Amino acid sequence: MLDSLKQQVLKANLLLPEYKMVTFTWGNVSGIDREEGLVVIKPSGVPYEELKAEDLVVVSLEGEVVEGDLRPSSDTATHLELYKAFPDIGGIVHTHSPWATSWAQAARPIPPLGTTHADYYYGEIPCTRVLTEREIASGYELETGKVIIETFTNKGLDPVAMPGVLVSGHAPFAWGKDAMQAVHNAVVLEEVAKMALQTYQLNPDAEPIDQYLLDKHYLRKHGKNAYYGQKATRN
Ligand SMILES: O=C(CO)[C@@H](O)[C@H](O)COP(=O)(O)O
Repeated sequence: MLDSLKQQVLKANLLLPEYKMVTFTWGNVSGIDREEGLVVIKPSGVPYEELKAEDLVVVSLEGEVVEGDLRPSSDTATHLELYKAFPDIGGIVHTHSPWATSWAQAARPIPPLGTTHADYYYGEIPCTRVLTEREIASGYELETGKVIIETFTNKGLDPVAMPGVLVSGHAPFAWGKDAMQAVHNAVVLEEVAKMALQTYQLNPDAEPIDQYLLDKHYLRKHGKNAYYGQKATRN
């Protein structure tokens, strides 16, 4: 079942240790087949070096395990909430990449301080509010998905133009049109988190780039007039 999606999700999961986005079994990647309404996700607690396509778990959007002998990622409920709320995304990644996780633990959004950021994230990368004790008790992973959606709704953010978020006190989630683009966006999130922190070390008064430069860089890679590279593609 969903063999091609499983191969893509496996490949995307294996990129996390390759790009040093996770340690041990931290993090997870999933992909969705929108026609089938089924999600393929990493199994919980399986070391990446042992991970095989047949270990991946297929779940419905209601969280039912449709195929797989192993338990799905402990973050599955978060992934499913985001797939239900953000219809244009096809892959989601969660990491504990150290620089982005530091911003999440500090409960600070990442301002667009440079063009590297602007190439992928159209504005400040948001950080959610802290979950309440009651929310944590009622279902941490489900409520994590809900607080991400609440953040995007309150800020009027488009998840296609803003393919990532910092979960306060926890770590980042990123997404894209598929699992591979989700990992690409997660790697960029980690890079811009590192650059932003180092920028502030060099100049505590550093300011976000101007809107016209943000537009220039974001729109050169995204949207109908994108022109970057050999084949301009939509986000
Ligand atoms: O955020 C967390 C734990 O806080 C996750 O990243 C886990 O570290 C990975 O969980 P599994 O996907 O292996 O269940």
